[in-house]
Amino acid sequence: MAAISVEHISKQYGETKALESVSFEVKEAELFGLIGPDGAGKSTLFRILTTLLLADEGEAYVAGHHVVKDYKEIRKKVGYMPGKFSLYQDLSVEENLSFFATIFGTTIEENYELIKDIYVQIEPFKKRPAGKLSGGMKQKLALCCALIHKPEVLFLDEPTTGVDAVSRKEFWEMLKQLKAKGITILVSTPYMDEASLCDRIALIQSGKILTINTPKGLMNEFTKPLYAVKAENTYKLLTFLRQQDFTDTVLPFGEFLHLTTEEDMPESEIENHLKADGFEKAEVKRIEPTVEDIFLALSSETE
Ligand SMILES: Nc1ncnc2c1ncn2[C@@H]1O[C@H](COP(=O)(O)OP(=O)(O)OP(=O)(O)O)[C@@H](O)[C@H]1O
Repeated sequence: MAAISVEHISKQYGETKALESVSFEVKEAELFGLIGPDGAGKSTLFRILTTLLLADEGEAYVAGHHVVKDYKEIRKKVGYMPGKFSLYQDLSVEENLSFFATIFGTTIEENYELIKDIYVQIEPFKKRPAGKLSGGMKQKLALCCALIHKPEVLFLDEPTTGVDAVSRKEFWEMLKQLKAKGITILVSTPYMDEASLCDRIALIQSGKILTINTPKGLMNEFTKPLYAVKAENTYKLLTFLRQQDFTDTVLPFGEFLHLTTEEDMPESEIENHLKADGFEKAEVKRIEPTVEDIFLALSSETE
């Protein structure tokens, strides 16, 4: 049995189609990532799966229960860490945790084993109000609160947004350990680099799933030769490359342009071509695609 099953879920707010016939399954103890930019529909999907919002169309099941008919069962079995507002800012670390334990009819002691590794990191600050914690510590406390009733399925909506790089890395380590304890995790993120840390991922944009794959499988979806190109004037280079017959796509990536070509070409051939056209300092390097390259390629295909 799948731990989460989503079947053609659609949701519209006025004219905005937040989700359009979204379907996927998450296996038991799988770490499944939902990756997409702001406004892609991730939070809407989380609210539907945690029984806080009704879909317009489609069915969904969590831990074997229907999200509408069996919503009470689901609420006992899931942990939810929403993107914002999951902690009481004026309550201390300890009080927040006791509060969440109490509303689920349990105690911190009863399930301490599950949160221990995470809680010891914030325990020195247990008397501090949650509002006065750093981003990374707030995130750890919110995770402890979402875990305190020993959920079967954990929903984490953008848990690493606005958190420093070290805390982000630690957070993913914690998720790996929770998965090893048999907890199914659906996690959303706008950070493409976090895709490689999941067992499988769904790329989502404008309410539609672009693809579902393992991180490795996703890389194999990108078959065109890809190059990072740099020259003195990036804008001029972009305009120039867009006009060339060998160009398939060209997109800005920081200080580089990412170029895909129809045919495999040696780096030197492209470089010489650019130099002959006045880009004296042109540099061309064949590169492996990132998740962002795949995302952009897939989203331009569906536009
Ligand atoms: N209550 C609402 N009323 C109207 N429109 C909404 C509402 N909630 C979300 N939307 C719109 O639905 C779309 C999907 O929003 P959603 O919050 O699910 O996306 P998201 O991927 O979680 O992005 P974000 O990180 O910005 O929350 C967006 O265009 C958003 O503006």
